[in-house]
Amino acid sequence: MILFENVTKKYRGTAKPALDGIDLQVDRGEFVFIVGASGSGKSSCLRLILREDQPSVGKIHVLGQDLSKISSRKVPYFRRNLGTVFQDFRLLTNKTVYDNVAFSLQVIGKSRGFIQEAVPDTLEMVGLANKSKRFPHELSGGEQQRVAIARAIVNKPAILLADEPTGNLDPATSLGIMQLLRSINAGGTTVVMATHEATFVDIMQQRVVELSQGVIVRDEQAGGYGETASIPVADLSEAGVRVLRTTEAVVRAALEPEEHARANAAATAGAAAVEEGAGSAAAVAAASAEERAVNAAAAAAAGAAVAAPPTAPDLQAPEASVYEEPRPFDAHDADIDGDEFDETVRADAGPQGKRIPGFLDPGRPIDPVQMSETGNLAAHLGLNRKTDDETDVGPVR
Ligand SMILES: Nc1ncnc2c1ncn2[C@@H]1O[C@H](COP(=O)(O)OP(=O)(O)OP(=O)(O)O)[C@@H](O)[C@H]1O
Repeated sequence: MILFENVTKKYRGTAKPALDGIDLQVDRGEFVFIVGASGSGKSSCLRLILREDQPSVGKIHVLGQDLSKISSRKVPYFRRNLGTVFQDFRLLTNKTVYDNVAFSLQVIGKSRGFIQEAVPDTLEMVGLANKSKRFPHELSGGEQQRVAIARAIVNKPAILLADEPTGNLDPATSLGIMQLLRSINAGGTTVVMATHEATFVDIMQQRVVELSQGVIVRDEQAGGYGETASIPVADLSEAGVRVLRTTEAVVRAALEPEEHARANAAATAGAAAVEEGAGSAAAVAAASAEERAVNAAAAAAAGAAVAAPPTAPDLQAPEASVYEEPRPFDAHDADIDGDEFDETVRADAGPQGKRIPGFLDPGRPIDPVQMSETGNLAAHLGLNRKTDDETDVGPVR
């Protein structure tokens, strides 16, 4: 689907190549993170795939086409197969949400009927159905990025290229965007994403391609963020880069909600049974708790409101963290001070960025794939909540 053969990219006036002898193959349906320190060549890589630039040496094939053979006139046609999302959203500021998404279909000559069907469907999927008449400056950063994602996927591209799509967003909002990208990938779109979001890369366990000074130093299936993540943040900020580490337990709970709910429910049942002191009752309770978790997941997928299963106050989040002890989720969490809970929240996210969003509630199982099929994804992710603006940061407020 994407093939780099011995690709070198040297920009005019520079001594060292930005990319140096890259061989890379990405297959259909993959989710690939491209990681690496600032200046390692991630964006250059994406620009070459998009045919915004040409390699100095080597060949690139995308969707079976040799990019060196595509004439400048044909490049826009080639790009119809690719969706792109950037850190700075790049929305048309004088157009509404609906028109931003519709515009990308109008310019490629889609019929009015097609547009009238595709745009609302896509806005529904990204959770912005109720904001279609807003202008970009009336949206939060996370909402603007979701418009950008809607615009990128409305024509059902084979490949979605994302260059630091969460770079301007606070951790809670980034999580919603990551879930959305994951569900898009689960729908069959190949996703290639350049990022510095260490926690998401570690937890999502997708393929990781690490660049260092223009060379691939690691290409790992189900990899983590790697050594780059351990560069001290002070050094990175000098280089204009931030490594982000949202608390792992929080991200895990959101990305693996069904397992989380299952473990939580089973533990709840176990605790209840112990209290009752009835051995055989424990098995029954565990079974019914299991059922409850499964039913809750099914109800969530069907778009129904799900009541949180009761949780014992001293239950632990099920995943052990390699970075820090996972701490319990309970009713107290809704009001917990972010200082206690998520010490790695980005410093410039402000106090609101430290609040735990409702969609991380472990009692609300999330299956983004099923939800994207049944609609109402945003409601489940808590992304269309009224207070969404409060948790987002972005260049346009
Ligand atoms: N248009 C350009 N002209 C000259 N040099 C460039 C150009 N674009 C990128 N470079 C250089 O190429 C190298 C790779 O840059 P690139 O933007 O691909 O890195 P990156 O890994 O995406 O960095 P970041 O994480 O900071 O976005 C850097 O040394 C950069 O200065």
